[in-house]
Amino acid sequence: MDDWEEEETTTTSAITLTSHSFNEGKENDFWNTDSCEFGSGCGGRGRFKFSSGGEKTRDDGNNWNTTSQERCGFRGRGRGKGYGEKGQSEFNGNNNGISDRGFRGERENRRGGFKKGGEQGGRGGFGGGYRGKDEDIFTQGENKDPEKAGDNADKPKVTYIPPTPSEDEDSVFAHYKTGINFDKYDDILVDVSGTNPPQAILTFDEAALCETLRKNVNKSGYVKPTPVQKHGIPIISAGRDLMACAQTGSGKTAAFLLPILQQLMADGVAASSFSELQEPEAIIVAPTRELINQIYLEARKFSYGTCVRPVVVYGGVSTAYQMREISRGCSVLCGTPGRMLDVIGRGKIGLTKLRYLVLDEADRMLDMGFEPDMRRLVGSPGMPPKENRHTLMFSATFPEEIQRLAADFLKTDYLFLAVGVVGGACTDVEQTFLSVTKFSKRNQLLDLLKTTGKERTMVFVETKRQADFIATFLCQENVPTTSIHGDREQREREQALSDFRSGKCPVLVATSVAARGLDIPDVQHVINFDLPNNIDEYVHRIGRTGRCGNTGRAVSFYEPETDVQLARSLVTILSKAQQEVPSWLEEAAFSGPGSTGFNAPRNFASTDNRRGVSCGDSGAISQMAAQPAADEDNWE
Ligand SMILES: Nc1ncnc2c1ncn2[C@@H]1O[C@H](COP(=O)(O)OP(=O)(O)OP(=O)(O)O)[C@@H](O)[C@H]1O
Repeated sequence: MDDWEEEETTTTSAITLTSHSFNEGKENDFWNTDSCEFGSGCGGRGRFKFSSGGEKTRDDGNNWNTTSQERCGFRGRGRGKGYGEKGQSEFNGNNNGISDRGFRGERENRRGGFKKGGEQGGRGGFGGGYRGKDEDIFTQGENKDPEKAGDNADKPKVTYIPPTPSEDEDSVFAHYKTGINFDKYDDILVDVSGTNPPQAILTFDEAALCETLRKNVNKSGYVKPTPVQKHGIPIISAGRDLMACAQTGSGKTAAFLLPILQQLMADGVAASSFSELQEPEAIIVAPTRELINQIYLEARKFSYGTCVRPVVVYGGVSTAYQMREISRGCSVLCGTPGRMLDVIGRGKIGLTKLRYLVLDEADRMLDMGFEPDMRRLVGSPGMPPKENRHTLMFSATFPEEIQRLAADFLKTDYLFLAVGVVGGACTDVEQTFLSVTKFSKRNQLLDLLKTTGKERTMVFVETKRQADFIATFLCQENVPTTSIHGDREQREREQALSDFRSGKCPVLVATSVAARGLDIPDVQHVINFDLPNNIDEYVHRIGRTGRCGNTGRAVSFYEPETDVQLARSLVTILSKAQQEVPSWLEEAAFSGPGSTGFNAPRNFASTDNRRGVSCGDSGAISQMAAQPAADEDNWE
């Protein structure tokens, strides 16, 4: 048995290093290397917290004074090896220490798809190893007070209340600039299939938005609609169900928000804060906390100054607080699936007035991890049947088998909108691959980050543990880094994103939890330290850069032994995005085990699956089967 796994079975939970942000810095400090020690005692028995740590001080010479506990305010869990000086030497050692065991374990877990019992011995459970659920999801509303009782009694009470977003107009409408390739969106081929699609609009004026909404669109810096908006807005306004696929960063959020808000405003919908029962007219679900919060902020921005009141609910935050927010009035309810089901199950939300149900990242919402929740949601008491509601689905990727499944939730005459290649990568991202060995990756990462300087970079890794290792390693090397993954508390996750957004920590190490939907200004680089195990995940990850017509770069470490199964799909993705394909990758794709049978790349649906076989590249595989391995993290 692998050392790492052995350790897992003999300890109650994994060691988790959860804080590795630098708190401030100057440019000339950036690459100073000094020794990094971690507090002896990190990784001790039981729960522990070094809450006073994390602050760095500096001497007059602008060097970071770093002492063990000042440097990293780690919060750890469980029993396990320490990250004291010994831990550090193991971490940096020649593959014999903890990090080595971690790497091996992660790899095996990652390729294995379904690891029995989950990463940490039995949490989660779809297919034996699915862990797409958060520790504080309370499904089916069974626990009336889940923060206290029932199955969650052994879990700490969730009391976190996120900071109230600023009401200041400048901050509500803060946005980044569209890039030089924004106008090139107009050249992308668009395909609308289904009966009687309405005419596309060419301008926001043609959308006939009401005055306040139009002003809010202007204040958001939107001058002309993107293709998914040009087609999506009139389709939704015409009352049609929609499955829409358009590349990452091309404005799908506004494509569904604007017509919905327009309709609510036109109908004079006003959320009543006096009603015990709140009856939202629109529900929006998305797979991660940070993404749904972002969608909520967009909804809040577009409905600024109107009577429409969006509310957001997601895990990791006090449910009591969220219930209070709902009771203050809720016309648009945004949520992650588990928390959404929980709040609906509490009987304070009526669904009979619901008109719009939106699944953002719909392929993720309907894959094996979330499909049961989605079925529960549409089966909730009072939920109008699909014939009586508008169901809208959006994503940059839409495998054919998910399209088939999605049809269950949609009216039969739904329209399918494809902007460009369904499942294709954003063409504004320059994609590079480096063939690496497992043990050279950390140093290669460091070399790469030295070339990117203070430019914002997201580094994707496969597991939460790996995220901690890499973030810690980069902190040791004086790269201001923070991390986001499902083992971090929500407060820490939000702080990490905020530090990354503000540039305080220009490097964010992330698991797949940050792969989809996040729209962070000025992310110039994405590095796949570990490649994901399915191609759609790759497309979403690299789509964190090159957004809204801006250009970006993605560099991926390719390990020949473990990544060969992805080789053909990568070649296809690269060619379809008009990127150079390295000859070694092509060779691997067509000579390795990934070149035949089950491992062949999936069919890139170029259009609606109702048309029958789409013009793919070779035989299709089930991406659904590949999906759960991406869920080693807690998504919501
Ligand atoms: N018409 C527009 N004009 C200017 N900016 C826009 C327009 N539409 C959207 N944007 C901006 O483009 C950025 C990307 O939009 P959005 O997040 O909706 O992309 P997306 O297609 O949902 O991406 P992903 O697939 O990654 O979820 C956002 O900052 C958004 O405000």
